[in-house]
Amino acid sequence: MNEQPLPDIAAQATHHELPLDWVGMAGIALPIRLADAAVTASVDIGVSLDDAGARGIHMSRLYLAAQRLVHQPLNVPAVLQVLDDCLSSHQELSDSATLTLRGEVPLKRPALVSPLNGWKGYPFEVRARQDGRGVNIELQVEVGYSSTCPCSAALARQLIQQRFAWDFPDQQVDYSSVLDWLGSTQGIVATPHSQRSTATLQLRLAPDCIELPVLALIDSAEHALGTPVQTAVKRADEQAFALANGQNLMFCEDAARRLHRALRQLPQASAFRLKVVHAESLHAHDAVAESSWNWC
Ligand SMILES: Nc1nc2c(ncn2[C@@H]2O[C@H](COP(=O)(O)OP(=O)(O)OP(=O)(O)O)[C@@H](O)[C@H]2O)c(=O)[nH]1
Repeated sequence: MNEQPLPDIAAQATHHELPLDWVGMAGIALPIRLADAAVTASVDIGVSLDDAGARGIHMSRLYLAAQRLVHQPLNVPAVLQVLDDCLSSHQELSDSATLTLRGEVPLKRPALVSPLNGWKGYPFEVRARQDGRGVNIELQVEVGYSSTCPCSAALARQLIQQRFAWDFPDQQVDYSSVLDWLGSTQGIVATPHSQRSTATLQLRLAPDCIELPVLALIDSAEHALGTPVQTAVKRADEQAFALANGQNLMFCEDAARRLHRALRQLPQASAFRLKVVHAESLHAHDAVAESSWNWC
């Protein structure tokens, strides 16, 4: 090790006095635990530089503060501790600290009918900030689902009716002939378009929250939509999925309203905003809807 004192440039005064909104590090790789799963999160951590004359902050202190989270369950007390470390290690320099973790949490999900299950990755982001006004923590998750267009379904039904009238011109129709016809390709002459869709749900946590409600948020969203994308699928599961889609025809507006109602029931939320994106197979562009409650 070098025996000489090391130059400390950050401790010098700057010739360009100016406070800075945010200084820190972005993209630190950190193994954490979230919703009982091991996750490698990408972490941004920083503070404001309110001392206009100070040259720099102490990056290493922020890095060490984030290390507290390694292999630990990510919850509100852990996040608060890191923010507190950031501020207490930057007294005189900084009035606010922020911590952001993003990654993908793998959750085991059962098949609809068969006894199978599989893993689904849910992108998440946790954003926390502490400043003179207090603490704000937000949890964001992305949920993938299928949406079948209700208008397209109605148009397809009309074509099926027309085909029926064509194939059975007599008013008196034979039951077994109709049954056979319903099981043939003529019986389903048109199909509605459906698309893989994404809901991005952003919750501001209520002040009494201890745990990050990752599972509660995802479960409530998937239940409200009724058509979450599946993992392991046998034909029985695929048939159940077809039924779920048929029973949950959705414009993007319908999906946004369903999710809004579901999120209003979550006691862990003091505010939220949400966005749904239907990657239309009808168009080369997306159908998008947004909603919020108590968000400012
Ligand atoms: N402030 C700042 N530091 C940087 C930057 N890029 C690299 N660093 C380095 O980050 C390292 C850690 O900084 P400090 O936390 O101040 O390190 P230290 O002085 O050994 O630690 P303390 O004694 O706790 O202050 C230093 O070697 C800096 O040169 C930058 O853009 N800004």
